[in-house]
Amino acid sequence: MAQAAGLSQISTTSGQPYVSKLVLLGSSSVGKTSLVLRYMKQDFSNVLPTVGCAFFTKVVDMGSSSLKLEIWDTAGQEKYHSVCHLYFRGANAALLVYDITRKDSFHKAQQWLEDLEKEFHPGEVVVMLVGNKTDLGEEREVTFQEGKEFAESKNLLFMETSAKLNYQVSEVFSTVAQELLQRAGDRGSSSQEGEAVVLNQEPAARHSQCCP
Ligand SMILES: Nc1nc2c(ncn2[C@@H]2O[C@H](COP(=O)(O)OP(=O)(O)OP(=O)(O)O)[C@@H](O)[C@H]2O)c(=O)[nH]1
Repeated sequence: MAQAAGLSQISTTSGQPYVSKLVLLGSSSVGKTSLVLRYMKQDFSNVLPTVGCAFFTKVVDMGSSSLKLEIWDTAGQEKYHSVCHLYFRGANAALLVYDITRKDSFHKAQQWLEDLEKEFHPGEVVVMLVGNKTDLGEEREVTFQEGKEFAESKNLLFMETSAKLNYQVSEVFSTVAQELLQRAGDRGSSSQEGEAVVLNQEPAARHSQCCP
């Protein structure tokens, strides 16, 4: 099913950064919040389970252009599953996060992909599969190869990370930002000359918690 027109458009006005919505999805405790906090604040500490959804914004400088990411960190607990659907509407990108030491979380990430496939047209959203907690390699239940092969079979980006060790965390976000800008550029060059690209204006409050 397609979402409402315009909501998933990468957007800009002249001189303004592109604005894109990125949503993190995945089982509880896979490290979604930790990845966001590592990226936003260079911090890693024990965090409480997310309630509903937490919202952050960050401008990613990509040299000649920049991208404003609206980052929606959803709650992984099952009781919030249905409400998470509300949060991924209008997304331009999604991180499907699993914990490499928990096979069940890998399966859950695959279920999230099925949910995204129902909501969006193929290629409409940049999706990256993220295997977190590589520092716990001795407890690994999902091999790098398994993650990579699944991602390739579904045409997803793929990376493994450790929020704890700050391994490939910023790379996840910059790779997604790069892909979003690339697609925005492709879309811009295929749109008619002089055609305005509509802006997803003002996000909600910065760093706010939003609950069901
Ligand atoms: N060893 C290790 N622990 C991690 C890593 N990332 C997160 N954790 C820990 O895993 C636990 C869960 O992390 P969260 O970031 O709260 O996980 P979440 O996916 O946001 O969980 P929900 O809010 O319930 O959806 C915390 O104790 C974190 O400290 C990592 O890369 N390595």
